[in-house]
Amino acid sequence: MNASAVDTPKISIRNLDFHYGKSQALKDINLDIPAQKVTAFIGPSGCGKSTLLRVFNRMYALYPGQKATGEVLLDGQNILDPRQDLNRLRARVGMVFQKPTPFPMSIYDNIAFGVKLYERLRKAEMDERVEQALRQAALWDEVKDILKRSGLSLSGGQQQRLCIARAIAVQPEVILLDEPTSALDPIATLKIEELVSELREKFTIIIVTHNMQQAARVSDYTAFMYLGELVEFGETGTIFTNPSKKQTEDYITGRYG
Ligand SMILES: Nc1ncnc2c1ncn2[C@@H]1O[C@H](COP(=O)(O)OP(=O)(O)OP(=O)(O)O)[C@@H](O)[C@H]1O
Repeated sequence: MNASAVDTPKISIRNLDFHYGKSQALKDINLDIPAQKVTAFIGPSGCGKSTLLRVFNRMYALYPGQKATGEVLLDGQNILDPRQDLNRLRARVGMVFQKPTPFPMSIYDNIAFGVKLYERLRKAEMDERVEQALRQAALWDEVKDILKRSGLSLSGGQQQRLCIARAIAVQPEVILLDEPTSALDPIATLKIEELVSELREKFTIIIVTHNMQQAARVSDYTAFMYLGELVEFGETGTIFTNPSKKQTEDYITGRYG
């Protein structure tokens, strides 16, 4: 399967190059990311997975000297266009980081804070939005009686689900997960993986992971990257059982990385 053979791409990447100053981190990436599926980016350390993920909400724009060229089409519209409104983009494309990063405020306010940046809701509507986000993030039952308690008082796994709830509450179309379980124990990891599988019904999900079993468990499609290039992209089952490139095979069988 080639990179453009998926149904209904949510994001289409065309001839994407990325530079940190003079150093090129992504080289001519072409890829279609399907809507309402989970796509995993795998590859050895430094191959450009996080760089690629951070292009999708133009996170890099915060740093001078970092530059993406080419096209990244979100529903057909090029988000690399300098006229792209970054607030609007970040409402459409949410992100969850490696380490849980709750704000130092109550569980309720952690969720309401982001929503208030984009919408004016009445109290009852906000209550409903907070509950809905916490339910979707499989956290509601654990926190419904302690909504006023600090987000920082939760366990690491709960904090990460709070961060996912915070991302969901803004009602994005795409959720970016950058190694979301690498700081968590196996049970908390499993919960996040189950959650990711459920969330694909509503959102397009892109996950960077070092853990190949995780990619195999949670994703529908997998992209294998090496030294800034996209080596192979396809259905996860195919990539893990019958990859077409030797480099992919060497990586998934643990010969390097
Ligand atoms: N802020 C930066 N300034 C300069 N170079 C950077 C910066 N961030 C990343 N790089 C370089 O860009 C390349 C890709 O890095 P990136 O973090 O995207 O890789 P990765 O595949 O996500 O790695 P890891 O799995 O270790 O997180 C690497 O060579 C890295 O050294």
